[in-house]
Amino acid sequence: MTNALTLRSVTISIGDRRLVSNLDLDVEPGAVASVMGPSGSGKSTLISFIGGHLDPAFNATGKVLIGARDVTNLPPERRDVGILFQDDLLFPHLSVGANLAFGLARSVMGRDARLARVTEALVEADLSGFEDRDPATLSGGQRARVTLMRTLLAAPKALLLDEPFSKLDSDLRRDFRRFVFDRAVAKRLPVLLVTHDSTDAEAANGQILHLGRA
Ligand SMILES: Nc1ncnc2c1ncn2[C@@H]1O[C@H](COP(=O)(O)OP(=O)(O)OP(=O)(O)O)[C@@H](O)[C@H]1O
Repeated sequence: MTNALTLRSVTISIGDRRLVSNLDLDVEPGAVASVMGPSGSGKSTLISFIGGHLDPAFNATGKVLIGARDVTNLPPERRDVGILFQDDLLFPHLSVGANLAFGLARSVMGRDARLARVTEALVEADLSGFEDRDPATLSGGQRARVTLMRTLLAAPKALLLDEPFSKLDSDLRRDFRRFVFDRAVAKRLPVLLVTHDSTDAEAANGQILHLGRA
């Protein structure tokens, strides 16, 4: 079953500074909404709020729903939200396959089932046969695809992207962005992308929100 990601009346403040003001948002399955704004405007803070990781220094009100399920008061691990960050690194001491297995949902039981899911993920990432590779031997693009697949193996119901393209140079950035959006469409995931870059937001081809100046 696929679900929309919905925000209702979300307001987030730090001290007397309001970062997000009464935000309503509906992101349909397979759609990518973008959040833009200058450094310090609250983009990562909004992602933390949705994921359930908001620092208690912030004051937040409003609701986060995935489908009809209100996850606002659930701990992060029960929200079924996947987050990809700018600096998402693979564990250097684990093989590519072990890195992927690390992401697997706890519900996937048994060695054979787990291996099968890892193999499928590698096929999806056009990396068949890479199970035993050391992550250090992968190209930047290959590593980026493995980090996304690791996040998706946890079977999230919504995907949050916190500037995951910003450290990649232009060709790689375009290819990885396409790969992420294609996977989200294929899995019917609602996606919220935080970015400084209007090219990323335009490529997402969805609604674009602007947070205010810091
Ligand atoms: N724990 C904290 N305590 C106090 N202020 C904080 C804390 N964390 C972040 N801030 C402030 O909250 C504001 C929003 O930060 P946030 O990281 O969400 O911005 P951002 O838009 O993601 O910026 P960037 O594009 O640089 O990543 C900033 O002004 C930041 O300094």
